[in-house]
Amino acid sequence: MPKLQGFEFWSRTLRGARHVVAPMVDQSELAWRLLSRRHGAQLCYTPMLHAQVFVRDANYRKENLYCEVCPEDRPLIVQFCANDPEVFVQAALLAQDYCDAIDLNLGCPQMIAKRGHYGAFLQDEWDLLQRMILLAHEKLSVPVTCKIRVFPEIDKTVRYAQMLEKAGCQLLTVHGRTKEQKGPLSGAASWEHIKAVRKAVAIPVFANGNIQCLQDVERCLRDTGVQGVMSAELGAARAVDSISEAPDSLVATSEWAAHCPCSSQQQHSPWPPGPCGCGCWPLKVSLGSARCPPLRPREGSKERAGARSKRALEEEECGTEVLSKNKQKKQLRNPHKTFDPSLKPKYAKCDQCGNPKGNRCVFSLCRGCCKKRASKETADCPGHGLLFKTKLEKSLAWKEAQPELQEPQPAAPGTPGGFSEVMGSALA
Ligand SMILES: Cc1cc2nc3c(=O)[nH]c(=O)nc-3n(C[C@H](O)[C@H](O)[C@H](O)COP(=O)(O)O)c2cc1C
Repeated sequence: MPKLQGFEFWSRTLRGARHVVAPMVDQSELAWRLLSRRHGAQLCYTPMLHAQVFVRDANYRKENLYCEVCPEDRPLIVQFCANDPEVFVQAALLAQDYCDAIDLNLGCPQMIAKRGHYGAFLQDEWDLLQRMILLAHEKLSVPVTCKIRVFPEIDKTVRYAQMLEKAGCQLLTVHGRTKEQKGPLSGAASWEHIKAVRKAVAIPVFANGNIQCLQDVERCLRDTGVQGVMSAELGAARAVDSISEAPDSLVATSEWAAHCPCSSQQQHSPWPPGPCGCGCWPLKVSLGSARCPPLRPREGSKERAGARSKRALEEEECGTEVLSKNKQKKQLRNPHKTFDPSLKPKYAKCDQCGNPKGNRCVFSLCRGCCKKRASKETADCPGHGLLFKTKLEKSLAWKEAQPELQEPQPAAPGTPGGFSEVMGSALA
């Protein structure tokens, strides 16, 4: 069957989905998607997967996709971050049989995306993006879609969207915030930008941003003219609300919780961490917690104390104090921990590569460089526990002590056991 494109793809493969659950790292896994579908989601995205790791690591593929699908979880779009056309397409080829489309993440504004050079940090690399989408459009059996952020200028955003469409993108999700609008600077999403893109392209568009309640969904559809509305937090808030409203949801939520790693539950959990420290839902549900607050405070309200999501922590990276996600997590566990570089022990550097050198290395190198050198020169470095010279000497001494291992003296031609005699008897 030929690959469906644009509106046909949206209306037939995606069944005209209007209510869409956003891709969310650590959150939109299978269990969450199933729960969301029970609450009216018509299309879901996987969390963003890393294309390069997906290609390289069979376990990553298994854990994040191959063992994370089921027939009820369709239509489904798998999202990748990538910055290389070949790698993106290789990853997509490995994923395409498990989903209905492949999405390229061009919207992630986080520090980690800046470091990895993906997401919204590819926003200005139109030539690269064109090549990625063109190749994917040509090679994949499923459509390729993109999730973008806007530029401050509406006309540039429109040209950006048109460029992606021309390259072969079959559906565009527009998050109406710029790359800089994140964390405390998040602000409102611009539906004006989304509306302008909607008017300017001939492929379906989903709007994303500023959706805080069901009425917002209808308003957004009406004001922007988009085909669907994608939300990260509305879905979460609806599922959370439903716990106290319908016993059926409670069962569904418990099912989800039973299948969901604690880390993911904690991300969705509106409660601060409990005595177990993980804030997981079964605990809270069984404790009969009361109604839940919305997940993200509305604009202008104060940040909820306590359960700060991993994402919120990462978003803070754009502040002045730039700590990695792991360091922030360590600091949460131990508020007294300091990451002041001046207090860090100073390590002397390897003469060759600049990594910390072994304190007792005879060559003043790190272990890797020391191993190469000691092996090449058949030398010892007791500091690194490398004994090439000693081992060679031992093995020579042992060989000398074994007469049967001595090299046989070549037999004189014609003498019994000589080459010609052995070959002659073997051929006979
Ligand atoms: C916890 C979390 C994880 C996210 N992970 C992703 C992701 O993997 N890929 C992506 O494109 N966007 C990701 N986003 C962004 C959302 O998809 C969405 O664009 C953003 O939250 C704005 O939608 P909202 O206003 O409904 O929250 C994430 C958002 C949150 C809150």
